[in-house]
Amino acid sequence: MDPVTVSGPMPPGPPASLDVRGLAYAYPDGHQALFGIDLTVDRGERVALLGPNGAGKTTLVLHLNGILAAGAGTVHVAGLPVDAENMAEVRRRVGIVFQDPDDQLFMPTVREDVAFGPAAAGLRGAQLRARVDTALDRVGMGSFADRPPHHLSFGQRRRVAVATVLAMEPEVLVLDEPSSNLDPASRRELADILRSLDVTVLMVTHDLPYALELCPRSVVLSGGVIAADGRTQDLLCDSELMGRHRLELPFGFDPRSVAAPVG
Ligand SMILES: Nc1ncnc2c1ncn2[C@@H]1O[C@H](COP(=O)(O)OP(=O)(O)OP(=O)(O)O)[C@@H](O)[C@H]1O
Repeated sequence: MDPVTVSGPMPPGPPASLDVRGLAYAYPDGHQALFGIDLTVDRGERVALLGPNGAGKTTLVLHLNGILAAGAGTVHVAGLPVDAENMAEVRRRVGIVFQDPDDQLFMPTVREDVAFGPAAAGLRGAQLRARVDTALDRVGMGSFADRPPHHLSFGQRRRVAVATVLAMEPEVLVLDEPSSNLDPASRRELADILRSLDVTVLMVTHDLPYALELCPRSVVLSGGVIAADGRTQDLLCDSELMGRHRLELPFGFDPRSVAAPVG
């Protein structure tokens, strides 16, 4: 039999996890925080969002799940427009882990905190229990399920905060300063957890070695615009770029000495 020749255009791949086009935003007091941001993050990428204080990183992140509404431009999450009509699904697809885990933990037990989101989305019984157990196991906190969150260490509470978001089975995990206040072992353990997850990761951080360790790609936001977008190692080695945007490596840290992450 003759081989079949397939011709015509290739079918489109899956939509990008995040697609931000021409995003501009001014706060109600008139302060313009973002000026026309274009950013695409593909499925499964781990990207660090770097930049000095006041650059607009948090403002950008708050647009990704509709906490702030774009003044101009568009945001899509896995092809879905971030707008009032799609808000519930957008918030399921984009999970934000805030810097302070206590902003996300408010129930009497770890299990109840992790169950809160999926239960609110309608999950019940064995399905809900399985969802919670899976999320807690993924962050190595399965044995803490019945403990009160406020009796856990800061690092443990941060992991539970990650689990509360994973329990929603998000497409994108956004982390605000995930390494802050962690000791070196907890820092490494969280990095291992984040690397093991099958989600797109966008990590806001001032911890440049952590960005290098975890994220093959970084985006530098400065003054409300994207100043650079490329391989984390290349950006951190560009001392002129780093200096211009007030990004400082720890004393003696050589970004070339670290094996850059892949994938
Ligand atoms: N609620 C607000 N009203 C007015 N201006 C604001 C508000 N929140 C933030 N801004 C301003 O918008 C700009 C961007 O702030 P944003 O918090 O996004 O920066 P950031 O890059 O996250 O900074 P940091 O690294 O310090 O967390 C800053 O100039 C800030 O002062």
